[in-house]
Amino acid sequence: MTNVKFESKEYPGTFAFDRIFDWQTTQQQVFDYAAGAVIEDVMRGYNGTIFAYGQTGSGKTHTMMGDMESDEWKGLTPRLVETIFSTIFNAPSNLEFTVKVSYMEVYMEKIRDLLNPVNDNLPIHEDKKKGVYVKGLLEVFVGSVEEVYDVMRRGQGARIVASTNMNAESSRSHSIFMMQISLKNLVDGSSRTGKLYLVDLAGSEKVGKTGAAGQTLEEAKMINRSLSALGMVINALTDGKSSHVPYRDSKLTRILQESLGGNSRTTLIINCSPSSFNETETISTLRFGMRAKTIKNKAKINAELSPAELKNLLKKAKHDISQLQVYISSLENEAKIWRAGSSVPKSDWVPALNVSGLIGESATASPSASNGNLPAAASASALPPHIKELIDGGRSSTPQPPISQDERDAFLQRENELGDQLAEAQAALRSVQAKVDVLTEELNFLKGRGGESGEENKTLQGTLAELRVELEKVAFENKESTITIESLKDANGELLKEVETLKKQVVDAQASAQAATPVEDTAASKTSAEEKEWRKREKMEQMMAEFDPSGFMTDKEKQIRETMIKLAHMKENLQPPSTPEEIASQHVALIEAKTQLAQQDQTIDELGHKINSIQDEANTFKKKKEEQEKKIAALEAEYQELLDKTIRDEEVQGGPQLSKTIQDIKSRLEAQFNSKRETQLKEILELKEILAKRENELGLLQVNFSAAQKSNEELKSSLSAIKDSANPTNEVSQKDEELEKMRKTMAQQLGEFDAMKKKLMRDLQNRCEKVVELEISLDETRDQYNNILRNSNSRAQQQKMAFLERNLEQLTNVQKQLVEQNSTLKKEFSVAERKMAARNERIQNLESLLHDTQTKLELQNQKFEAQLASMREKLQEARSGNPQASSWLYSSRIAKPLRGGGANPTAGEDEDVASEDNDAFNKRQSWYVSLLKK
Ligand SMILES: Nc1ncnc2c1ncn2[C@@H]1O[C@H](COP(=O)(O)OP(=O)(O)OP(=O)(O)O)[C@@H](O)[C@H]1O
Repeated sequence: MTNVKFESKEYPGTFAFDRIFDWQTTQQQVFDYAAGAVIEDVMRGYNGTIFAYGQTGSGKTHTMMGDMESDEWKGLTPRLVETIFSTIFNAPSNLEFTVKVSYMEVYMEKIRDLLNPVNDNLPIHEDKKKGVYVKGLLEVFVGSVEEVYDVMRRGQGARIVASTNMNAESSRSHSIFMMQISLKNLVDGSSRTGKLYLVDLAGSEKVGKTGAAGQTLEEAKMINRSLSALGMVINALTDGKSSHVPYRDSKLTRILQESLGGNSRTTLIINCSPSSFNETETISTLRFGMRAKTIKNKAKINAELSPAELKNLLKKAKHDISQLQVYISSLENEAKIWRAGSSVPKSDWVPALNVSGLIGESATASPSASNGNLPAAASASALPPHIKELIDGGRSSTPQPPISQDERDAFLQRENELGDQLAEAQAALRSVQAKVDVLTEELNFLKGRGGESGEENKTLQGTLAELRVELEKVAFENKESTITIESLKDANGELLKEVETLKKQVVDAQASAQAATPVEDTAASKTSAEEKEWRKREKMEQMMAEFDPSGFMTDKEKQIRETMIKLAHMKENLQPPSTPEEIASQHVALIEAKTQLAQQDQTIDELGHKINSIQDEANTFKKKKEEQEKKIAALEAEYQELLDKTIRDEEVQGGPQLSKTIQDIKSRLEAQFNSKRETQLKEILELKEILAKRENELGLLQVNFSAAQKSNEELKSSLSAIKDSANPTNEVSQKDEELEKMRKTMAQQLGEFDAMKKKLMRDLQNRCEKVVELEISLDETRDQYNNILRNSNSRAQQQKMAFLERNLEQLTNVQKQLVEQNSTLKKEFSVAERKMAARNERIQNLESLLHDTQTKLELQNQKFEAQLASMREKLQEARSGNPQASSWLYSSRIAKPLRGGGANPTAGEDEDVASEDNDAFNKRQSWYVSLLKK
């Protein structure tokens, strides 16, 4: 099957290839078709390439490498290795082989040696002898399939793979496994070298499908970029127009330069996904394959001529030269004739030399070579460049600029040098970058720590500054307070002195006053309030004793009540006297009633007197009150006058501040005085009202009294009437009625009188109280007045003293306040000091902690530096190929020549390498070891 039909809307067409493998194809079948011819070519000295191209996850690695451990699933590379070795072992015994392998990957546009991954940025060189090659790539000599497998395993272990949505183990790089098979004909000394490149390209991928992100996304971008560079190279090689092929656009195309349109037999395997999901990618892959298929390579055998061949070539060249010399001399002769102005007939002209035939004969090198027979190849330096090129293997893959060969060589050399420098610079850059990374990390860590400690430090500094300010403030305030206290102490001292003086004066004045007025009574020792209370109580008792209702008032009442009862009895017993005894008893009762009436009259008279006396008393009180009011007014005027005078004096003496204080005091005194005055006026008004009320009541009482007198008169007249008509029986009922009437009137009057009496008693008590209070206040005022009169001589002095005392009191208060403030400040200061001490301690602790941390960090840093240095040393050792460090790398560089004929490798086997002849038993004799033996 060579065609694949594509039934899609996008590309409903057919793609034709050399061979199409369906999904059922085995690894062996692929190998049989794709690798058989390649092995043959490589063994004959051609360069061969097999590379797999396709979408990610389409099976490139499966095809190229497969499962090495499984006979069924192992891919092309293991099968190729096995076949190459079996070919070697089956080759004629006169052929000696050496096999070198190298394994590299192009990752992120850097060539990484998979067998020595330390070398991860190797430069690409090109020279006329070796062609394009990777400089510094480790080439391992191998002598068996197993050794190659070991190498492959080692390389695969170092490959960079990652998991994507499309492939669990997606190759993130292009891997190139290279086998160089050199064979030497031990008979004629000729040799050939075939290079086999097995390339597993990284998969082209759509980022959206693979879900690549971060590093994988960067890798994907690089992979796609190098694959598009590959596409560009293939386009340039196949469009027939491009004069320039952009091999240098990517590392991949540069490495595969020989394989793409150069000296290589190349097989391209296109891997496609069978899923319609990947239709677009499959079409693009197939198109790539179609284009690549049209590339025409110019494969040449990489051969070195044997001495015999060289001898023949020399002989031939000499012959050619002599022919040419003859030809030249005949041309010179003809030219001489022409120069002399003569002419040479056309028939005598020197015939044209068949140069191409001459050269073609000497330079043709047949690419078809059978086993053991190397083709002849021209290699004389005298030959034209294109012949030399053919002999060298023809680097046709490198674009040939219109420059001379020397210039080209110089250019390549320069390019190589620059490539080396670039690689070195990149390596240096990377090491610097790594260092920078480490240092950045360290810096970040330190910055973090620094930031933290900086923050802490800032906070501490802030606190410290605050505390300093606080301390300064406290110290300042304390200083200020001390100063104020000192000044106050001074002022206080002065005031105390003044007070002392004044006290003395007061004592003197009091002594003189006491001498003038003796002590009035024992109550003087009591406080004024107590004394006042006591006096009030005493006066009240005295006054109320006169109006005690438990006295005669009760007796009179009793009498009235008894009369009432008797009257009631009289009513009951008011029967017309039937016997002379009854008439006599009625007469007695009438006499008694008469007596009682007389007594009642007396009582009423007494009450009238009492009322009069109360009225008189009230009048007296009224008068007294008026007098008192007058006195108070006079005292007020006098007091005002005195006060004004004193204030004026003080103002003159004390200045504005004093006048202010005096004004204050004055206003306060005025306020006090006004309020007192108002209260007194109120009281007076109240008293007036009460008095008016009492007068009204008294009027009423007098009306009632007169009514009572009138009824008494009536009672008397009715009594006399009763006396006059004591005998007639028919008048009993009339008398009875009159008696009843009288009794009712009396009871009513008695009730009224009772209520009035109670009311009067209450009023009397209130009035007494008021009177007592007024008396007391009058006494006090009198005392004050007397005092004022007594002390009128030293009033100004007293006023001043009082003023000074007040001032002193105020100053004492201020001093007290200041002392309190001072003590508070002292307390605050001591607290602040304690706080400061505590904070200082904390700062010291933190500083020491910081110091410790810094020391620790320095130690850690030193430790880290030492570790880094030792690691660098180790790395340097590994790079410089320290045999102890990399024994495998060292041993792998020893050539392991193989000889055809099925024998084992002979490296290091002294007894086997002794003989130089072509003995059949010594087919594996190493020419290298033989040379050493010589
Ligand atoms: N023909 C096949 N038969 C069986 N398994 C296969 C076949 N082709 C691919 N696979 C399996 O598919 C998976 C992906 O294949 P593989 O890794 O070879 O893809 P790839 O093209 O190399 O991908 P990438 O470009 O991402 O590296 C692997 O597990 C592989 O074994």
